[in-house]
Amino acid sequence: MADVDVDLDMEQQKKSRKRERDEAKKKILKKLAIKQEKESILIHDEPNKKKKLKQRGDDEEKEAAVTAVSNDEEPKKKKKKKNKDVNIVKSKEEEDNSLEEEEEDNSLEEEEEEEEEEKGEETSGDGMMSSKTFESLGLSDKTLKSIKEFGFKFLTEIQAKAIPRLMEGKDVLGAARTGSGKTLAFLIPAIELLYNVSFSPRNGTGVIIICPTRELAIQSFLVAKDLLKYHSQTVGKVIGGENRKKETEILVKGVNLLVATPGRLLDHLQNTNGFVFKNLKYLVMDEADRILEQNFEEDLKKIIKLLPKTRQTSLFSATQTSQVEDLALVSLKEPFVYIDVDEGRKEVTNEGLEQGYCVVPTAKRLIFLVSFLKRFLGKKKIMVFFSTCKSTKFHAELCRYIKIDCLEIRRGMDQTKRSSIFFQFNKAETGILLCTDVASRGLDIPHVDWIVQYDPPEDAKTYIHRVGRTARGEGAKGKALLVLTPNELQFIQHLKAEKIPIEEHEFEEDKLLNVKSFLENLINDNDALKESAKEAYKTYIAGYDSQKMKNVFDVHRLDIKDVAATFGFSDPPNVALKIDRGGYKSKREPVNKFNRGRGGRAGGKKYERY
Ligand SMILES: Nc1ncnc2c1ncn2[C@@H]1O[C@H](COP(=O)(O)OP(=O)(O)OP(=O)(O)O)[C@@H](O)[C@H]1O
Repeated sequence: MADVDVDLDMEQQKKSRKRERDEAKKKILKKLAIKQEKESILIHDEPNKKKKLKQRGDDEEKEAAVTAVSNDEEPKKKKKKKNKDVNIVKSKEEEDNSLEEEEEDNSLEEEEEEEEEEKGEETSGDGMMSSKTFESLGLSDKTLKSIKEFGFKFLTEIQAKAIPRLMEGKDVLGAARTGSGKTLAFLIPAIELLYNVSFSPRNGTGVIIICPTRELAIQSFLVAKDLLKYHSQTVGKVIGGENRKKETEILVKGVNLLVATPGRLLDHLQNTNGFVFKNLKYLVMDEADRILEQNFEEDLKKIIKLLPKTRQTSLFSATQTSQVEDLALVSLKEPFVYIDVDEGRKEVTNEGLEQGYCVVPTAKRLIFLVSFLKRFLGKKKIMVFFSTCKSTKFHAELCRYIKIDCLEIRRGMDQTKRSSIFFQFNKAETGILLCTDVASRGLDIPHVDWIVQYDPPEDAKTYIHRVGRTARGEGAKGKALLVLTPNELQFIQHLKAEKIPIEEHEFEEDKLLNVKSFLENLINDNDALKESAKEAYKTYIAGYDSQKMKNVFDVHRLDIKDVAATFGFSDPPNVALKIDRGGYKSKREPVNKFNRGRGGRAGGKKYERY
């Protein structure tokens, strides 16, 4: 699989990535330390930790006072898991893994363990739950009653650490893995705050929650609504794609807790007369890194400028970026609390998640997908991720032609339809949802069995959010399958470097359905489907060209004929391909597989992926 050069290359990359990570971490802690409060390390009343923290030098204590708080449990020894029931792919024997890879992993782990010891801190355990009960928080009876109806008794770690601090009025920057209960961590203090100051509709909006996607906003709105069931305070949402006039009417009547997407919120802040936000007490930015990624940075700056300064603010996400740290510095007031419950964990994904990848030759990808979906149709609940809207649309159309019942969520769909599909899939026991990354963040869809990444994510962070749609909450289980072509295999090293445990499944060609000619004929004989396939093919390549990790996803290494085959064409269709010719070129693989004559420059414009 790998020659010596490549191994060395990977080792160097791994080391340099680790160095970068460490440096970034140090930078963040240093930056944050300027604005920190000393006692925030002792969020957890736990004798051992206090003792250990005491042992640290005074200087270090000052420096690292915003250090993440860790879980109570000792780190558990990880058992290697095997993925068993992929059927058309099977687990490879452990011996198949190269010795060098294992040695690399071990040395990385050892390095990390040493670092943890040096820091003199306990590392987090892998458990998501704390031993703290909701009753112990001193919440209002009304809120407690709702929580009881949810069936929750104990707080998750992020809730146990964030809620008390938020209820004290502190600003919080919170990081915790996907599905760990961040929504209640920011909503409970929000509701208690509104209740404690007896907010009423005539006071206008006291809390604003900003979410990056419409579906996530709807979901958070529904959780807030349930939590407010026994309260008199009002809740509402303003999200792109919905009826602006109706939203205005509700805002004017007085929405105490408002959930919003950034663009629509800014619109209302600037243009809606009678929208009272001068009494705002608390602003939450959920999935903060995603909000920034989606070119909402400008909107966010304007929103923050328009909102009252004397408010509480919190930022939450499963993954943090330096942009989020910068946003924290401008939007959180000093001193603020930095909580990272997963600091020190050996893995960044959830325990109940079995993760595998399968190396599938480009030309066989479509048949692999069809075979996989046919196998689990009507038996499992599956989300399949694609890189572009057009590709999602084409595959959904194709699936319906071949009696693979499926739903789709992507941009470019009417919002009412998008919402109804989201709810339909939410309620379904089994089913297939084809989607873009618009569905990768925050969505809490019950009992998803499989996350299939048919098109690779752009980085490890996106990978984490995608797989985070399954195995959510304490004890939950789920499976994730990443489909890679042989040229993309290096991506696995990036995932492993980010503490993502993933095992190879063997690609079993003999288990594929014999549908190649059938699919080709179907697509070529149906004008609408053929047109859709062409668009999908074109945007897949343009999307590939806009990938950030050019050394892994190199458009110039794609074999155009094979790519065409995976969209059902025996020969590449005659479409103009917009490819940046100046990209990274592999030393090992022949390039110039494209008919460059038909191509055009991407002009440096980032391709809109979903
Ligand atoms: N204290 C609790 N006890 C049991 N289940 C909980 C608790 N808090 C939240 N949950 C459940 O855990 C699931 C995940 O919660 P939530 O959606 O808030 O996760 P998240 O951390 O925001 O995830 P993501 O990063 O993907 O947005 C939900 O189904 C939620 O109802």
